[in-house]
Amino acid sequence: MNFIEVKHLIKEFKSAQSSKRGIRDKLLNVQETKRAVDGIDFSIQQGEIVGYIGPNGAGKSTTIKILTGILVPTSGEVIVNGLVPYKSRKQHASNIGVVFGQRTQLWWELPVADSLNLLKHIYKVPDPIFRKNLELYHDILSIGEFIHKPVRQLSLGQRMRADFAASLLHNPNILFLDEPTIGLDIVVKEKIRHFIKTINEERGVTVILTTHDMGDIERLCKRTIVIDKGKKIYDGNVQEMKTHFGKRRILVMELSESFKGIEMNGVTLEQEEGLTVTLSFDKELVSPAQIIAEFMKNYEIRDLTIQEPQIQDIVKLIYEGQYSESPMFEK
Ligand SMILES: Nc1ncnc2c1ncn2[C@@H]1O[C@H](COP(=O)(O)OP(=O)(O)OP(=O)(O)O)[C@@H](O)[C@H]1O
Repeated sequence: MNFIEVKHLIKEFKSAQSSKRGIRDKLLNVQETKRAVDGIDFSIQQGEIVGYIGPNGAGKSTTIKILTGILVPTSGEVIVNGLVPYKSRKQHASNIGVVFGQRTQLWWELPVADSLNLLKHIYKVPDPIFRKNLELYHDILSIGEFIHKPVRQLSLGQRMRADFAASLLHNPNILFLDEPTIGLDIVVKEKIRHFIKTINEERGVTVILTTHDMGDIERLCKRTIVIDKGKKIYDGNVQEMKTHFGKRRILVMELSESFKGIEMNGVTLEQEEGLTVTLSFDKELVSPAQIIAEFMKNYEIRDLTIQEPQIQDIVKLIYEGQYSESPMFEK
């Protein structure tokens, strides 16, 4: 049996508040239905780290809320570690840890140490496990630097580190992360990524991560599930995703005069900034030499570089709908 199993998951929200509703609808109390998750299927094995990504409003947080038991699905099946999350909330809560980048689960007025002690009692964490975990948090998250400060006085980076410590205090075997590195500087981001990797490798914790930061995906995930408008559009290996789109290359040229446009098969203008032009091209259709030769008919080229696409460029292509030509992608 799969550790996490999601089958034809649907979540609809009914909203009475809509500026588009006319007087008739308001009088008859007609509600608008928004389908946030639209028939998603996936399964996840124990010990995986899966990136769950998609553009704004795609349905990521809604899925995570269903998996954690906060929301009840409209229809479909969800089983996490043998439990239906919304039916066995209490038992499920002892198996999972949750970190929402935008919210804290700590007590605002209390020092971090007191919050951790309270959680120890709530989750009935035995003393030796509590002490062992605090040591790990000292080592990797450096929580000792601020453990006696009230949560309201912490910087965002310190608060996030405290939230990670709190969410893992009871040794859950699944960790749900919703934008865990949002707004953090690169040093704290790296600390947190290192921590996620450590608890996955050393304790076998399964991690499901939503993020807009492709650095998180590259650093942590072998697999990503991409969703858009409530539907799954890609599920697979991050490396394969790169290879598939690897046939596209980026050509950046600095010209001696302003760019007047170019029409070439397989070539797309991505950006124009002053005299610098960024193009993407399909290397199976056109070679860089052909593009450069075409440009040299009209311009003097002062500088040029050819780049492999970065993962954020690939994800942008997927979000823009340029995924459909491959069988790897679901329509
Ligand atoms: N409680 C709610 N009531 C009504 N509509 C909702 C509710 N929660 C989410 N939605 C709608 O469902 C859709 C999916 O929202 P969701 O928060 O799951 O997206 P997301 O992929 O997490 O987006 P983001 O990256 O912006 O956080 C959006 O159109 C959102 O407005």
